[in-house]
This record gives sequence, C-alpha cells and structure tokens, in this order.
Amino acid sequence: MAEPALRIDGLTKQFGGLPAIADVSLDIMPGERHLLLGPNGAGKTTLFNLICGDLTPTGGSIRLFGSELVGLPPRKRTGFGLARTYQILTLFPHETLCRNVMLALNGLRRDKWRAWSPFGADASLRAEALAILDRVKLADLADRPVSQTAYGDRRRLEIAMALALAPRVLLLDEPLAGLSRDERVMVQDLLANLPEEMTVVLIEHDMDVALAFAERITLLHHGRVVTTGSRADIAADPRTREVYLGA
Ligand SMILES: Nc1ncnc2c1ncn2[C@@H]1O[C@H](COP(=O)(O)OP(=O)(O)OP(=O)(O)O)[C@@H](O)[C@H]1O
Repeated sequence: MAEPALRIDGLTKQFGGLPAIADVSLDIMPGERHLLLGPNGAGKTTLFNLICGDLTPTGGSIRLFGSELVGLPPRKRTGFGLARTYQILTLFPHETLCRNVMLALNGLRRDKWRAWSPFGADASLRAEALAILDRVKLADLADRPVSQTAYGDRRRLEIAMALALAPRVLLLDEPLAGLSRDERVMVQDLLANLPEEMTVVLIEHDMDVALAFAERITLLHHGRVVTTGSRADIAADPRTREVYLGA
C-alpha cells in the first residue's frame, strides 16, 4: 500500500488541563480530498495548527510522506511540501498583490539572497507570480496594494500564496468564509481544478460545498476522532447526528 501523505498518530494537545486534541490518529493518502468535520470547538483548527507547526503537541507524531514534522519549525515544514491558508488573513497589507505572491515564491528559492538581482526587478519571478494570480482571477489587481482590495480578493490572494509554494499537501481553513456568491463560485472552481496529485485537507462549514469536494471525511468531537469514512459512511453513521444534535 502507498505511503500516506499525512500520517497522524496518537496526537494530543492540551491547553492547561483540557485536551483540545485527544489521541488523534489519522491517515490521509496522496491526492485525497479530505474534510475535517465537527461542531465549533471540535479541534479542527487546532489540528491544522499542530500540523503546520504553529502549535507544539503535548504528545504524538505527524509524518508528511514519512518525515516526522513534530519538532520542526513551520518554515521547514513548508520546505517538505506543506502549505495552509488561515481563517485570519496573514498578508503584507502595504505590498501589492503581485509582491505578496513574489515573496511567497521567493521563500522557496535557494538563491533568494542574490545581492546583484534586486527582488522587485526579477522579471521571471514577476511572471510566475502573475500566472499564479491569474489562476485565482486576480491578475487585473496585481499592482494594487493589498490594503486597497476587498475582503474576497484577499482570501483568494491567500490561496494564491499557498499555491505559490507548490505544496504536496494543502490545508485550507474555511476558504469560502465571508465570500460573495460570485467569489464562492470562483473559489469552488479553483478547488475543483487543483492538481490531482495534490493532497487537500479542508475545514469548511458549508456542507454542500464540503461534501461535493471531499472523498473522505473525519468527524471530530471534543478533540477526538469519532469516525473516518466516505461521504456515505458519515451520512449513514448515527454518531454524526448525535454530534450535531448533541443527543
Ligand atoms: N490557544 C488556545 N488556548 C486555549 N484554548 C484553546 C486555544 N486554541 C483553541 N483552544 C480550545 O481548543 C478547543 C478546540 O478549538 P478549535 O478552534 O480547534 O476548534 P474548531 O473545531 O476549529 O472550532 P471552529 O469551528 O469554531 O473554528 C476549544 O475548546 C478552544 O477553546
């Protein structure tokens, strides 16, 4: 059997005495579209924070294509092929959209400190950034500062910056939150056309979108995995109803 893209084993995170993630084990296979489902406070964002290194687990292991991530700083994890978007925007507001993407691309380049090639004048880097902005239909706004763009544009820019990292595993935290109807269609279309080999883990509260996208689903509740399975498995499982209805 192929090696999982992401193998989480016995993962635990306590805040004070309370476990936000409790003994979570989960395999996500290469190219899988995986949805993390669960009511508010279930631990979905905490799990993302642990995977990308914004939080340190109390115990357990997280392997990306066999390499242990626990103990590595977030930048190193990016180098292994991991990228994420945040519910809270993390952009450089006074830089243009194009320069934001160039900065993301530049972070991957080995020759980033080449003193004789001023960053802003790097034509190939700019062309690459423009191509990525085009994928999220933002090429028209390339030279506008982020601070002068609408919320929906920023959310799409954030996805563009994650794509600029050419990730093998992409974590998307509510990519549709706060978007207009047109923008939602645009992002849904973008999600549907991500490279097949890219593994995507999604947190999304819009069930229609989430279920249309995901092949496998993990239901979390109180920081624990209740069940993992296909859409049909999760829909038929009485525990799904119990978790959502608090029965
Ligand atoms: N930095 C923190 N300090 C203390 N407790 C935290 C911290 N971050 C999360 N928690 C707690 O961990 C639990 C899980 O929160 P988390 O944000 O991961 O849930 P979630 O499933 O992403 O919820 P939502 O759907 O509302 O975003 C909650 O009880 C939350 O209060």
